[in-house]
Amino acid sequence: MATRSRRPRTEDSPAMPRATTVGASATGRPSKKLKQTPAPATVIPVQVQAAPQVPAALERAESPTASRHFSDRKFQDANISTQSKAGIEHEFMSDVQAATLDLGLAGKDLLVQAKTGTGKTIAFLLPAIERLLKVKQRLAGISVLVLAPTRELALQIEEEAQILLKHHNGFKVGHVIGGTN
Ligand SMILES: Nc1ncnc2c1ncn2[C@@H]1O[C@H](COP(=O)(O)OP(=O)(O)OP(=O)(O)O)[C@@H](O)[C@H]1O
Repeated sequence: MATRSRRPRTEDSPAMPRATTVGASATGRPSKKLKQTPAPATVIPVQVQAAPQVPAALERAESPTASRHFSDRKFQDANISTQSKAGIEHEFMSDVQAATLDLGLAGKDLLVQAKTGTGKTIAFLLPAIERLLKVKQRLAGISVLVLAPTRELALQIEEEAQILLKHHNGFKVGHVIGGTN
């Protein structure tokens, strides 16, 4: 599915979302205009945009005076497992994490775009892990597949997943990359 950006592309705002992209919901409903949520003056620009068919869409408005990545939401207060909380090495969620966590935990399909280094990896890994915990009869094999456009990014995501899963039992993380011996 094609993605459309509502903002002009900048150097650190690539045209295509990277490993954060998850497919669109097949609700069949017509697209809705994104809601504008006023952003505090202290956040950096973060754009969270739902795919056209996803009814629950959310966008953080761009703030020209923005300088921080962090929200005032703490991971410890989030509705996530104690094992995940124990693995997370950060106190406050970044803006993109705070904006997407509840939607991800609710099982919404999200198409998210945010600047590099804003914490998108945890934003998509954490809800995936939490949802896996709710599966009663887990099948053998791959439960979550993350596609990344570069080897480096794939390895970084693997590392982040291992940290998040440090206190969980029964999960293994691995990577598959091409072009190496
Ligand atoms: N809530 C947080 N508080 C502090 N640091 C964080 C938080 N979330 C992630 N980080 C750290 O910020 C760095 C960048 O995070 P991450 O790689 O997830 O960004 P990204 O948006 O996925 O970047 P890219 O677009 O380059 O993949 C990592 O070192 C990560 O551990």
